[in-house]
Amino acid sequence: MDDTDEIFTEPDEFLDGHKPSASPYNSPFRSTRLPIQRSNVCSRAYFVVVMVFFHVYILNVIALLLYVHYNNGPGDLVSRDGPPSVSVTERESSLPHAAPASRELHEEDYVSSFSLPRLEGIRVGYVQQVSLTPDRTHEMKTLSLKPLLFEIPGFLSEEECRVVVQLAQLKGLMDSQAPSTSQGQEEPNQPLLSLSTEEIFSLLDLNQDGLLQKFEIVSHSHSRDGTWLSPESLRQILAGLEAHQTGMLTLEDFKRVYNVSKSPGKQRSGKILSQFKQRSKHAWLYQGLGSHLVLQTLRNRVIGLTRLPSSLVELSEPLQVLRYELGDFSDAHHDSNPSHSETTCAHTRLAGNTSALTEVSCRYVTVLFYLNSLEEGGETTFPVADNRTYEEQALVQDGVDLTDTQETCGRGNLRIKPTAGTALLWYNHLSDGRGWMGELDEYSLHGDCPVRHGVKWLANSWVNVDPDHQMQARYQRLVAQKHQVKSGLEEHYQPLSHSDLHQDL
Ligand SMILES: O=C(O)CCC(=O)C(=O)O
Ligand SMILES: [Fe+2]
Repeated sequence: MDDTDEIFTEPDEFLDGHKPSASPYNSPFRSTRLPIQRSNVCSRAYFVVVMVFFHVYILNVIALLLYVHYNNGPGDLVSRDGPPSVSVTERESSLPHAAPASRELHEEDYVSSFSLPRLEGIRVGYVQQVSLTPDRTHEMKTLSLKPLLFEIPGFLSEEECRVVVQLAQLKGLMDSQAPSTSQGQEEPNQPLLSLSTEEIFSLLDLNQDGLLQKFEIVSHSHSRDGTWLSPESLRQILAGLEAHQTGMLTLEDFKRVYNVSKSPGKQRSGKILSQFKQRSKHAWLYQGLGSHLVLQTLRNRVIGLTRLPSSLVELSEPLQVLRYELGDFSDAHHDSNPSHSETTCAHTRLAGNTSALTEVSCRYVTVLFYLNSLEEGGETTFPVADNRTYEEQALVQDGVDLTDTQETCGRGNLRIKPTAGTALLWYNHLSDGRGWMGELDEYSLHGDCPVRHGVKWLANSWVNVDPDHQMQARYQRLVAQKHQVKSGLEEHYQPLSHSDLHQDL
């Protein structure tokens, strides 16, 4: 008797109580097969269970590896939701040996499925720890939820502040808006613009069809460069437009609705003055490869802070450094614009056939750095932060215009005193609910109170995003192709000049 017999005949005998007969249905082999089948079922089930566990385990390991890769890899466009405890230690230490930008502009960077992670404010006053530099962690405090606004003290060291100011001085600062007088002095309240009614009509008529539609007026009311109409004037025009059956105004209608000679900005000449005022000087500092290490470091720190894909931040506007002298200020404005069918983002214009469209700034996030501290004045004001509601018309009430920071800075909901090295981060747009940039957040209205003592230095780092997700992808693909062509032709890597990518700012 072999081992098999020994094992399988005995239970059979035990079950049946007799030796098996030789019938074909009860063959000598039957009694030995049945236990074999039972044993097979058990071992197969066991095998299946083990295999299932094994596969689940392998899948978990793969998922974990992918998660780690996409959370730490540079330039990824995968959502990175969660607490912003991103360490940029590696990025900072590897900067001197940074690979060409084309490395970061690889295929993954323009896959169609990007999404934009958004920091969480939790509640006003909430403080979260963020790891941005190798030597310390930073505290990020929520200042408001509408707009979503954070303050990060010590974002820049004193030395970094000094370097940025000096680089701007070296580059040379330009007047931001107001022209200088012949003595090189800017006159307070100097008109920035003087326009006739016909000129205003034509400027408002974005698509130049000889008719004014609501979207055209609303778009002008938001544009920083176009806020030469006071909220009062806008209300007047909108009311006239809404009263019109067609919902549109011809020039003749417009003249009846909007009378320049009675407008608040009227001059003796009967022409309107610019309502938007800003007095400051600025310089643009390129932050890409070949730029000062401090500038590259700051850009990487912005990537770490915002948790946005590095490719987006790298293809955004350069750093804008601003200098406000005694009495200088900036009226309340939005840094970005609402988008509609007639607008196109300035930063992606290369990617589309958009000659007929109006170019606007599309700035998803503003990261503002204070480069010095101020004793008095120069606060950044968010006049309607965390208001229960927002209405453009409510900004001007009882003779108080909340956008006029020269007059009403003290009345705003939130004012932030400039402290050297502190950064502010806020979202100019809401989320579209699908992980991309949505509508302009009206509550992001902000301005600068007049400087009362000394000089104020600050820098703006804007992250440009096109609300048209496909357009952003096309733009990034185009830039990546340009890089490839360049690196193929040239022996040594040459950074793509900023003017190739952005409008002349
Ligand atoms: O000066 C400030 O505090 C704000 C500046 C600002 O809003 C801007 O430059 O866009
Ligand atoms: Fe601004």
